[in-house]
Amino acid sequence: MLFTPTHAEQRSRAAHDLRLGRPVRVDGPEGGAAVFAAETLTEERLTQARAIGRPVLAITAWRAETLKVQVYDGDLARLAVPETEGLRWISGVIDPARDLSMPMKGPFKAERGGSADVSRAAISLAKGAHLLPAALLVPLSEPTPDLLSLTVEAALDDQLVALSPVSSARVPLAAAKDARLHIFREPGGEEHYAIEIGSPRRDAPVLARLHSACFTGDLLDSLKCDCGPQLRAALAQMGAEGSGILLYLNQEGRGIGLANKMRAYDLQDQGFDTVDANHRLGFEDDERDFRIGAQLLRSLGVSQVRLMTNNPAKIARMESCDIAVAERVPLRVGETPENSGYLATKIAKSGHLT
Ligand SMILES: Nc1nc2c(ncn2[C@@H]2O[C@H](COP(=O)(O)OP(=O)(O)OP(=O)(O)O)[C@@H](O)[C@H]2O)c(=O)[nH]1
Ligand SMILES: [Zn+2]
Repeated sequence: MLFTPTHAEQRSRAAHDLRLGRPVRVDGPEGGAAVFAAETLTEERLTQARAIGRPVLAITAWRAETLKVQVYDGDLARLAVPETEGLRWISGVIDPARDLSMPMKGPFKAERGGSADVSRAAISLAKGAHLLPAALLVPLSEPTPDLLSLTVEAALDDQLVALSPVSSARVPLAAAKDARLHIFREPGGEEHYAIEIGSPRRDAPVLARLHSACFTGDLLDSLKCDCGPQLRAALAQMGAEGSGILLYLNQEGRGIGLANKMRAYDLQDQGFDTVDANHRLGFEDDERDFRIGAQLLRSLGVSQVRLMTNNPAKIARMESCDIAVAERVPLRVGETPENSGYLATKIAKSGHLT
């Protein structure tokens, strides 16, 4: 067929529709469903959904654990939306903002039996749209020419899309006058940046840093995390050594997006740590894909690095993507009274190196 979209293109288009509040169609071996991101659902669309069939709300096992919902489907749970309930009920289930003020939400009864594949695909699409990881599904039997349609397989395909170099120019920095900024584009997705200091030799390990975007830390100098000082210290060390590559990966909030990160911060103000806050929202503690970093390094001709990090997951991922980590260069800077709990949690729960 002419112009058949790839799986990645379908996922990217689905993310746009879900953010618009539009449903997409997901088909699995046991049939198809209209899938709505629960976060962008409106009363009007819920009414339309109910006219087609019985809606089910799919949430992750992490969110289910907070709500004391029995999990029969491994990593997710499916809840029938009671006929007497509407958007307010849905928002109470998916959004932990009111967990403490509305503790008596349940009891909830999870569906069991049948395949949960379409629900799994739906949650994955909602995550890809940087929305809360929850979806409303209504079974479809009729053809739906107005809906973007994809298979479970396409929705769950996690093959990395090839990033293409777009443009590159000299940008003198305070930390290093001899710096170039390279822009890479993930088709239909984020752009990621590489800051190349000096002219690192490719036949020796390159001083490198995989930095994940942190609007609050990098730009606002937030005291809640160590990102800003880490960014500046990494560039300063590269400047002092005369060469290095800092990848600035647009994976805000460990991959959940800034809006969800602020939801997580709000939960942290209610006493939950950085890991538990992600879990209460329904996310893994880290949703980032470091394969992107390895791919960028490779396209810059780098195959061995001295990696500036305290995060063993970054090292493991480089190694599994054939980027040799010749040395781990610790990067411990910027501890404040406001972020000492956050840093301690990363050591205690996320295996961070001291
Ligand atoms: N979800 C969430 N993300 C956070 C929080 N605090 C900071 N972040 C994000 O965490 C990421 C920090 O990434 P990195 O600087 O790569 O830190 P790291 O994984 O600890 O690894 P190293 O710094 O290399 O040791 C950024 O994307 C921040 O936006 C938080 O409380 N919750
Ligand atoms: Zn940060």
